[in-house]
Amino acid sequence: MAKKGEEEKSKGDDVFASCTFSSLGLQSTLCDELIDKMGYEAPTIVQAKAIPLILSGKHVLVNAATGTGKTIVYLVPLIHPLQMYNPRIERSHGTMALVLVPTRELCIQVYEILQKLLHRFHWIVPGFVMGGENRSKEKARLRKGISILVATPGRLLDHLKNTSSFVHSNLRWIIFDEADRILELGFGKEIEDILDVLGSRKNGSDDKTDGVSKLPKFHRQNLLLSATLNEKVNHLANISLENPVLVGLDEKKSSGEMQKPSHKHLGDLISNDDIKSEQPTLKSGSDAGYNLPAQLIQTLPCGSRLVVLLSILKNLFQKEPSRKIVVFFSTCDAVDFHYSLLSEFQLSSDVESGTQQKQKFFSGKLLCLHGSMEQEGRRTSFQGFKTDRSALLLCTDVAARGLDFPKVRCIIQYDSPGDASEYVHRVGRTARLGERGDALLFLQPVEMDYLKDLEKHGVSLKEYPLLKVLDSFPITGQKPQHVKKFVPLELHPWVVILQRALESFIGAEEKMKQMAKDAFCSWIRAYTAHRGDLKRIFMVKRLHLGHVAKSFGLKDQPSMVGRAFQVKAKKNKKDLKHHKGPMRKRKIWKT
Ligand SMILES: Nc1ncnc2c1ncn2[C@@H]1O[C@H](COP(=O)(O)OP(=O)(O)OP(=O)(O)O)[C@@H](O)[C@H]1O
Repeated sequence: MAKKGEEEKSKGDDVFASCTFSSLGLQSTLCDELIDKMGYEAPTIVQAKAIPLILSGKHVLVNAATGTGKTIVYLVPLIHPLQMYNPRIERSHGTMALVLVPTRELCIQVYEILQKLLHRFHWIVPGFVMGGENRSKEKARLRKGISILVATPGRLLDHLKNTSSFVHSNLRWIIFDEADRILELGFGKEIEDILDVLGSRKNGSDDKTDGVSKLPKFHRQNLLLSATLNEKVNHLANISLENPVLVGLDEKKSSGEMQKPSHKHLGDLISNDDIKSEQPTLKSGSDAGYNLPAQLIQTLPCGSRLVVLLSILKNLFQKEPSRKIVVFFSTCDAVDFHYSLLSEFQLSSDVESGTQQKQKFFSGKLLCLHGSMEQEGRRTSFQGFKTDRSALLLCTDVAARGLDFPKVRCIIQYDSPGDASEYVHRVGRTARLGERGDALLFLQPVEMDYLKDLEKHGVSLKEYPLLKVLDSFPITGQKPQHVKKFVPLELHPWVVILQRALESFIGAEEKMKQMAKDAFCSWIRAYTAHRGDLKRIFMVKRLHLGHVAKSFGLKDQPSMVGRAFQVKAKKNKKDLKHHKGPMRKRKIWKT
């Protein structure tokens, strides 16, 4: 067995390059900033490969695993030339670099990293514009001048059209972070409009003058980054990148050799300008180029899902109170319901007789994050989960991309993700930069074909030891007898008792019951909205709706809940009819 020191070393070998930041051609103050302010000792492998290429002025497409430091890959090569301009750049030059990101949280995260990196370069001003923020305040900041602007596409387009004082004539870089997600969220039209206004790969300036001071000659340079690529990114790459170079991991699938980042011209990799061959891949075990979480699966009948989720969460926090866990749900309603349930549900320590005083079932810190929350709540949850040492975050896919929460130990995918790339990004919230982490996927027996889909992308999962967890709960104040393995899960005494307690708790509270019904309805809608090949796997008609209702703690027959669903669906249709103005083509449920 490898000793601890050796393990650490090999972990480092997988992630970090054996060179220094200064050897990449970066200016010494910037290197000091990375080492002293950020606490980075050496570049990661992808940073070592990509930074020199970006510094050379090439258009680059970066495709590297989650948590490998891609944010630094694109921010540092912007700051390096900007801080060297002589005379210094001024706010009146307007925006010189634009970073486009898919979500508000990622926007704030990138802005905060920029603030740190620019600590010693106070004349380079970072800023952000994004949905949910005050437009007038943003206008005022743009009027003063923001040198490096981080933005979500919709709000950026709004300012490009309506904020005349927004100077972008000196724009030298456009960066698309999580490019595939920006497009998946339905921002394709906005991106095309943005590129129309800014010029897709316009070749910069010849002796730019802005009336204040001369800027040196520059060429437009665009960068595209993601851990996963798809054919939509191909289109974006074609319209925004010029002779791009791909920096990514070598695909050595057959040999199982260690993956190392390589760089190639897109043409070397892809025939007919097509990047479809770069399917998202996720390698597990020792042949992975980067450390990945241990990947586990729990197969279980739908009706027991809720009990099992709650039991696993309680068991994990009991075993190690100081830990961070993220649970992914498919809809905002599901997050709200489970958040309220976990916040309020109480259980007697003698669950069978219910004679003992009731205690909160989950006593740890609980947070939620989804796209229908007020901006302030979103910000508080996001920042809270970043800084807390121990917490449980319930969220939708709004937290799946790019967010860098330190020390997350476990990812639970309670509702399955869409395609394999979403799986990759969700599990990528743990095991970042060589840290340890586990990922657990819940599947129903009728959904097992999803595993085949994941296997095609190199993902294989091991069964989670659930029975041990269920056996660990005391039922009559003592540990239960070991339950014989052939007892079906739904008949396990702990499962029966906890399900009953949940149903009576939810049934007794009108508000809770309504939340459960709403969550049930939107869950069904999300289930029917799976796309492409996944439609064959996730089929509502193969589900037992009574069992689905049970997984929301509802005793009602599905027809009753179904009626409520129909009334709500009708209301939604009516609301949509009355909605005036352009509607973006989006997923029918909001994340
Ligand atoms: N050279 C480095 N040394 C040590 N830590 C680093 C280095 N570069 C980046 N990091 C840290 O690694 C973590 C992951 O970085 P980052 O969020 O940029 O990854 P990513 O590749 O963009 O991930 P994702 O694909 O999930 O967005 C961050 O906490 C960051 O501070």
